[in-house]
Order: sequence, then C-alpha cells, then structure tokens
Amino acid sequence: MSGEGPMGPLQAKMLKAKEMSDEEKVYRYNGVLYSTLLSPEEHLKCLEKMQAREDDIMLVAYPKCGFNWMVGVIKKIITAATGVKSESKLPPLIEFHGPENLKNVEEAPSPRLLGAHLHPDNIPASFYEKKTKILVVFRNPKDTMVSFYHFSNSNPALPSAKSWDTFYSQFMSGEVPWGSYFDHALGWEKKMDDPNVMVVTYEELKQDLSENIRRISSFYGFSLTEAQVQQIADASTFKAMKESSSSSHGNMGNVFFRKGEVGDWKNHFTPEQSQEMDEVFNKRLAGTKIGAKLNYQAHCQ
Ligand SMILES: Nc1ncnc2c1ncn2[C@@H]1O[C@H](COP(=O)(O)OS(=O)(=O)O)[C@@H](OP(=O)(O)O)[C@H]1O
Repeated sequence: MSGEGPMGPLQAKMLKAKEMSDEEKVYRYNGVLYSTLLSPEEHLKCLEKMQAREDDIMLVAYPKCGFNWMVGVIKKIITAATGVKSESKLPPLIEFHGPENLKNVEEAPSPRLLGAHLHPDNIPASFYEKKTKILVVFRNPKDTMVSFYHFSNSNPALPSAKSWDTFYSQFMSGEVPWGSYFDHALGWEKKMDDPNVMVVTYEELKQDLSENIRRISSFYGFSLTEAQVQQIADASTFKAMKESSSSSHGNMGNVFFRKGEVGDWKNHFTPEQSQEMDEVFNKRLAGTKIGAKLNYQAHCQ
C-alpha cells in the first residue's frame, strides 16, 4: 500500500472505511483477499488488459516490505537522471487505479513509475511480454508480519488485526490482504534468473543504501554521479523520509513510516511462534534462491 498527499481520493476512501465492518473491508478474488475499497474487483479485472511499456519503471513488493521507501528513492533517481520531477501524489499501485485512472496512466508520458503489491502471476502479462524492468523488494517474513500487524491496526481501509496472536495465524495461513507471503516468494523464485527482474531486500537496503541506489539506477538504465547517489541516500534514510512524510503521505505519514528497523520481530514473536515460522520457512523456502537472498538465518534466527 502507499500514500498520497492531503485531501486526495485515497483519504476519502479512508473516511468511508470508518463506516465499514472488518468483514466488508476485504473480499476474495481468485482465492486471494484484497481490500474492497482500494482494489475492488473491477480494478483487478481491468488490469488484465493493461498495456505495459518497455520503458516503464515497475516496482513490486509484498505489503510492508519497503515499497514506499523505494518509491521515494526511485522518484529521486528519475529526477536526478532526467531533470523531470514527478508531481504525482497518487500511489503508483496499478491495482488501486481502476478504469478511469488507468486511462490517465495509458496516456501518461514515459517513463511511467508503476507499482504493485500483487503476486507475480497476477501482474498484467504485458509487463513480462514487453520485458519491462521490474524491481522486487522483499523483507524477512518476521519483520514483514510485525509491520503488517501494526499497519492493519492503523489503516482504516484494512480489517483491524485484533490481537497479535490472531494476526499471526492469519499471516501464516495467507489470510491477509494480497495473500500469502510464502506464495509471493515462491512466485518470484521462478523469476530469479530473469534479467528483467531484480530482487533487493529491505535488509540489504538498510545495510548499504548507496550501493543499492547505484545498482537500482543502472538496472533501470539511469546513470547518476556519485554526488547524486549520496544526495539520494541522505534524503532516503528512515529519519529523513519520516520527517518529510506529512508532505509525501499526508496524515498517514506516521503510519507508513513507523519504526524502520530490522529485528523488531523479537519484540512480538513468542518462542513458539518464532519456531513455527522457522519450520514453515524451511519447509517452503529452504534451498531456493529467494530463500538464500532473504538471508533468513542472519535476520530471523
Ligand atoms: N527510509 C526507510 N528506511 C527504512 N525503513 C523504511 C523506510 N521507509 C519506510 N520504511 C519502512 O517500510 C515499512 C513499510 O513498508 P511498505 O512501504 O512496503 O508498506 S506498504 O505495504 O506499501 O503499506 C515500514 O516498516 P516498519 O517500520 O517495520 O513498520 C516502514 O517504516
């Protein structure tokens, strides 16, 4: 999910959400839960025909893996490399668009910054046909769950998480908006050798943002000076982005930029929950390339 400036249409939806029950806030499409308000069925249906371009700048992340962080970074990369400043306050998530907005997207000049929280199999086929460059941000599952838990309790558009234990069970069984973390990871596993897909983890970004800004820029075909890389890194720390979040994300700023750390799971998981997650991770992702990329042992054990 992403944010926008004050008084936008997304905020109108947030107001509407306050009158809805938790049950009404999600619905199922092809077996996966989605937000009724943000990604209704007509949005997902019209995506099937969406036409990608070769020079689109596509960013995909399972919820709470660092999407807004990368939107901020990529916007700055585009501005530094092309001199064009994006004025759009709308989150670039294609599943939020709907038929009307999608028309504007179709007419928008290149390069278009687009994003999704969707499973790779549900991204419109033309992104793969056109060989659009897709950056995928992933994050260790324990911190992703913690971030999702807090988000569910502070974003009126999503059902409230109720207790930590309830949310834990829902996350583990994939009964959360946008579906199962593990299914998403396994979906990307199939594309790990695709030269048009680049996976970066939240933890790698935390460890060396400048180096990853260099890698991301060159993946998208932009060339930055070292001074530009440093400027973008300085403006994209958690502290810097949180400080400017009221202008970038309106009154949801503090919700999108919560804590920004690796390892907050240690403050939430019981030893039993932690062990169960270790077992599920092992069962589903041990021996995979995406599993190795997530560096589970270092960040979750
Ligand atoms: N600059 C920077 N540095 C480090 N961490 C950052 C940064 N910006 C956002 N974040 C953290 O990313 C988490 C939100 O992820 P998403 O933006 O993907 O959420 S969303 O699904 O799009 O709503 C959320 O993580 P938690 O703090 O753990 O909840 C944000 O705080």
